[in-house]
Amino acid sequence: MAPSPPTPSPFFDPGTHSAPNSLGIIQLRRDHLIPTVLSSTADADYKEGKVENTRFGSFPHSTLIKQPWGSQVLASVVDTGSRSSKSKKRKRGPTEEGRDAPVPESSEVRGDVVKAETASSGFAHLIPPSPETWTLCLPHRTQVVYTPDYSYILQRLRVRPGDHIIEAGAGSGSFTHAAVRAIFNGYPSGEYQPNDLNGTDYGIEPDSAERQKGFKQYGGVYSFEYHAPRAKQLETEIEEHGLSALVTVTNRDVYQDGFCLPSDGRNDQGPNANAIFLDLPAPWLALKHLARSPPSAAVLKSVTASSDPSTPDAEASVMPQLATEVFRSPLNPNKPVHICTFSPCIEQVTKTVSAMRSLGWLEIDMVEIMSKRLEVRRERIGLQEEGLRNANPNAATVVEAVQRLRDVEERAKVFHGLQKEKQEEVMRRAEAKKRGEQLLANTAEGEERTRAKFEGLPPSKLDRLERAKKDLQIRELFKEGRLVHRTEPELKTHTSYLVFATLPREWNEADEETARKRWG
Ligand SMILES: C[S@@+](CC[C@H](N)C(=O)[O-])C[C@H]1O[C@@H](n2cnc3c(N)ncnc32)[C@H](O)[C@@H]1O
Repeated sequence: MAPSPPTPSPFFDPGTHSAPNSLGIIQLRRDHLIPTVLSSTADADYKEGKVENTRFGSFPHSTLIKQPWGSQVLASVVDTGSRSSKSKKRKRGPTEEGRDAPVPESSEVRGDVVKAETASSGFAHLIPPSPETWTLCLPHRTQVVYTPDYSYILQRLRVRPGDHIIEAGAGSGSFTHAAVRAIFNGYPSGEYQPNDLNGTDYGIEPDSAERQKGFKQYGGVYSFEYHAPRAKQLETEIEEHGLSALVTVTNRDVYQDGFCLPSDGRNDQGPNANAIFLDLPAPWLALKHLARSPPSAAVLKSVTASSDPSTPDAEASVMPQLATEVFRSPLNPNKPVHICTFSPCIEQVTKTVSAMRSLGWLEIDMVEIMSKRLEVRRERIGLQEEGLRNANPNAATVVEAVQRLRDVEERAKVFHGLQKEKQEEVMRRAEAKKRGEQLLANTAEGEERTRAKFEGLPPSKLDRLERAKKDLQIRELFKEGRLVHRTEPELKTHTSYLVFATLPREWNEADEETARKRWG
């Protein structure tokens, strides 16, 4: 059993400020996030310690640590050219033997972190890790389940603190992080108890001896992944995120070997799951292992038959773990079990639904999630917006439009009059030249006359832009305009079909009798 962390995972309780050696997320844009474990120690590459170099500037970790979450952090001046490790390698000089000599160890390698100098531009926001932010920045090893899907799935599976959830395949761990937050009701070692969840005993039979003894079932996620490097990587991430006491990652082919875990002190009861999420290429092949009692030979034959030549027909009868004498169910015997399968095409859905029917699953239901993002913003329209960003500078009303037309016409009239005068003047001068007369240039007088003609007229475009810029200093743009919400122009299309079903708990004469006694 993995030891519980002394402090809760930042995914459950990130505290108010960022701390060294814990995960922080640098948000450059809404959809551009960079995860990093914050480090306060010296770094071989930079004098400022560990640095995140982004397209919006460089962010030494010393400027990110002990900041309130959500802070805007300004970029720093970091010499990424001469100080980076790559350039150091290039900076080797020849020795007497004619070979390259390494550059002497610099102060940062010896342990001094130099205070970073703020850059003239560039900033980012520092935000705490959460399943949602992790989904947006995790290292992709497979396609992942996104927030709109997993939030819907977890509520349809009725996952609550203290529940046990089976997940296969675990892939990049996007769903795993959302699931572990949903089941969290404290660490099994009892070191950290969320205040509002103390004493919950979900999953325990009413009137059971365990309940009377005040036994509390702690939540758990049981993740299965077939691909060994992916399983290993997920295990490492789970450890780094302080979640290993709650998530059991198993490298296994679940079609073949099912979901029961060896008894190792931690998993005495197997997963004892009451919720299941299957994100597998052929979920119907895993369903035979998710039964309360061993399926009959006929059922096994029907649920493992496959028309897809790339999917081997599992020889159910030769799977030893499905033999009646040794069969162990990974399901919680005292609760109904809710399942969701995630499939990209309808053919997979059909096979899954027919296997579910054969195996006694009820309330089978399919949902397709078509998520759309709503953009909420302030819409500023009007001539006062001319030259400003993120606004519509057209006339907001007919009165405004007519007034602008009048202004333009008035200025145009004067302008055309002046043009005519200028042309006449040019012609007059040309004729005078022909006659051999000498005319004196009179530019200053001409300019003065032009200025006088425009005096009192509506402002020119240049004047208007200058005035708009000046007004900007006193305007409160954030509360101006109409608050509008629109769907984003690009439509996010189909991700997958979700099949939901429920397997009721087994019920026998004794249960009926107990219920009659209890409820009358
Ligand atoms: C689409 S990915 C799952 C993504 C994951 N749900 C997430 O949110 O990050 C599907 C995973 O199923 C795994 N897989 C495929 N067949 C499997 C099997 N028989 N047993 C266990 N895992 C399997 C694949 O290796 C792959 O990593």
